[in-house]
Amino acid sequence: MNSLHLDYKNVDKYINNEILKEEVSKNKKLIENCLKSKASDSDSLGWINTYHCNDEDMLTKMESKAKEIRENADIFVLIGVGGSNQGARTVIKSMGDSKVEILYAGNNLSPAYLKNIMEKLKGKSVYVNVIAKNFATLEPGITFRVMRQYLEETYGEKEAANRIIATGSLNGSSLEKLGKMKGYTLLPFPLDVGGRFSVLTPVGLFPIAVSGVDIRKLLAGASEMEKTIHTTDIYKNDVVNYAVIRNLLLKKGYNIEILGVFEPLMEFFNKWWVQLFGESEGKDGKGIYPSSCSFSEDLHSLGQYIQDGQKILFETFINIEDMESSYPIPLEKEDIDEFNYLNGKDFSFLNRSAYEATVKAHYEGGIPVLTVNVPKLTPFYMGQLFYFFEVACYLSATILGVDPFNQPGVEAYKINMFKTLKA
Ligand SMILES: O=P(O)(O)OC[C@H]1O[C@H](O)[C@H](O)[C@@H](O)[C@@H]1O
Repeated sequence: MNSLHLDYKNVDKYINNEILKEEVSKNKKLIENCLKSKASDSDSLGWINTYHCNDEDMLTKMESKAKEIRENADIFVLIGVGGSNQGARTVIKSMGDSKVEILYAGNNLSPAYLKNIMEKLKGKSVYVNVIAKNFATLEPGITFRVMRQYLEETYGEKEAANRIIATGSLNGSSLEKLGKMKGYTLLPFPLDVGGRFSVLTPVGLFPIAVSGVDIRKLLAGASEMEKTIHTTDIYKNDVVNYAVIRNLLLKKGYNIEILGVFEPLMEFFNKWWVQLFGESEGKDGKGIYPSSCSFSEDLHSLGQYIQDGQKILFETFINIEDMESSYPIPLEKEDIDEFNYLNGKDFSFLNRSAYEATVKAHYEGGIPVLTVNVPKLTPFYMGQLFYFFEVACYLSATILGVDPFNQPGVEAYKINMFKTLKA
């Protein structure tokens, strides 16, 4: 099949087609309302119509600045945390090497980490993209202070301003004020899009463009997924079935979902997905705990628990059907290492065998297993994946009965921390 698709045959021990259909019927109105929603329906749905992201002037502006950076920079520093860096980092890390070295800053408060980054900048041509919806977030805010002082000292105020791109809320935020005062390139962080839903807006698109990935292909994939979701019968709709199945599993006591990948290039996708579902659903004492594994490595650690521990978790695998990469196993005449049974085979075959063996073992061991099949690891299919999970999350949280778009829980530690910091 030439599109992302869900396989749920391995939940049949727990949820059969009848139960699934019944549950979709029960939530039909709710689901239809969600699927019908438009960006203008709320101040958090700006991401739902992909044509919003396809603004030609904005795309051209971003592509041209990104080209300048690719031509002039040795290092591009992306300052941001949570929804402000996860989407871009996912695509950049999964699509292979960028010509410009990309460093991630402002996503922690470690002095050792920052020192290491600052050391790397010495003698290099540096550009910085600071991204913050709410410029009050401590990690990116204070890291940007360090970084802009460094750029101003190194290049002088005017050239530093040319090397700084600020992506923020253009509603009088302090980042916007700073940008206007200093003359930075300003990109909008759409007011009606929360960080974890922002990858297909300038928040994610600009740094992705800097890495050389074609952002138009990413958007084309998302638009295609949007079309598919809107033209598929509700009972045969993968995004609906995924959202409904995970809520049914939760009711049956499967409180944890593990997103499993068999491709290390996708490890940052896991992180993006964890934030999306964690902040959207984990509230009011409800929600599936989203976790993730990178296999085959984690088969040698968490694999034990998944197979044999408490039956409280289910898995969703991202299966890249054709990784378009291979590495043949070298032949050896003498079988001293005792691996000659693999002579003539390829690493892609090993990885696939490990994946299939894992799905079988976990399924037979009592773990409900879902699979999202993705034809290839390309920008187009990444766009499909992002949009699929964003809509799935919106639907799933709505069925669960929580507000997908707030995150009141993250404030508690901040209150304590600011008490200490401001004392
Ligand atoms: O873009 P910012 O306003 O800096 O927010 C960055 C992140 O920090 C917050 O604490 C929220 O929990 C996240 O949802 C958000 O993505």
